[in-house]
Amino acid sequence: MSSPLVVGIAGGTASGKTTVARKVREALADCRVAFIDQDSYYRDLKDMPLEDRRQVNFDHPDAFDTDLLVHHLKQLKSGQAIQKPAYDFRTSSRQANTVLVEPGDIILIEGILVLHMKEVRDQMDVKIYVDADDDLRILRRLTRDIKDRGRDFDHVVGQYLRHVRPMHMGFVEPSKHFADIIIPHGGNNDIAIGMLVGALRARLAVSPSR
Ligand SMILES: Nc1ncnc2c1ncn2[C@@H]1O[C@H](COP(=O)(O)OP(=O)(O)O)[C@@H](O)[C@H]1O
Ligand SMILES: Nc1ccn([C@@H]2O[C@H](COP(=O)(O)O)[C@@H](O)[C@H]2O)c(=O)n1
Repeated sequence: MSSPLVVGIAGGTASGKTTVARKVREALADCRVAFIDQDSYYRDLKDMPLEDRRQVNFDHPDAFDTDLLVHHLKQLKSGQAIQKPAYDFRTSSRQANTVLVEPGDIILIEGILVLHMKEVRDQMDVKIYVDADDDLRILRRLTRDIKDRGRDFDHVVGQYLRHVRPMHMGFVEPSKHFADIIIPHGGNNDIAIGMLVGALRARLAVSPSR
């Protein structure tokens, strides 16, 4: 039996990675797709005072528990289910519950730094980078973080200038060079997403035992 096809989806914050991953999953509803998001593997900061958590650089590779992420990826590749951590952006800590992820014929892994991290990248068969203009990304992030992640305007702007933008330029954007496919216009690009889905189906068809 051949191992699952691992598809990495990277890109800047609010570029549309989650949207692309969701559309790929929907288009492959007849296949077994396992999905993991790098955001779920942020380190648990529950022992740090809440005010200090707000100052952490969440865009640096060290913010993630990458050992656990790679361990889970390898478990899924070997056909074992995992219990994925659940992350709470409002408190920057892990929730008490975990989420069962069953193994699949395709493993989708999505996150800002999944192409930057060699140990994660080396597990991938197909590498995608989702691109979107910076002005659109910051506007979407501002809206999302205030609406869904419990932040206020000043915090989003301060964090963006202090951490998000420099780490994007230092780690995320350069990781585009590892991509096999760059999807412009983020999650809106149904033509590119359709082509990706077609290519994944073709890869599965040549290995029917997946
Ligand atoms: N094409 C789009 N137009 C408007 N809003 C969008 C678009 N794509 C994504 N969004 C919104 O932007 C935010 C980030 O999108 P998401 O797909 O979660 O990006 P990422 O996973 O890269 O952070 C979400 O709130 C989403 O609803
Ligand atoms: N406690 C946290 C953890 C992460 N972030 C930000 O999330 C961004 C990555 O998630 P996307 O869905 O936007 O890809 C990243 O840029 C971190 O700054 C946070 O604000 N708080």
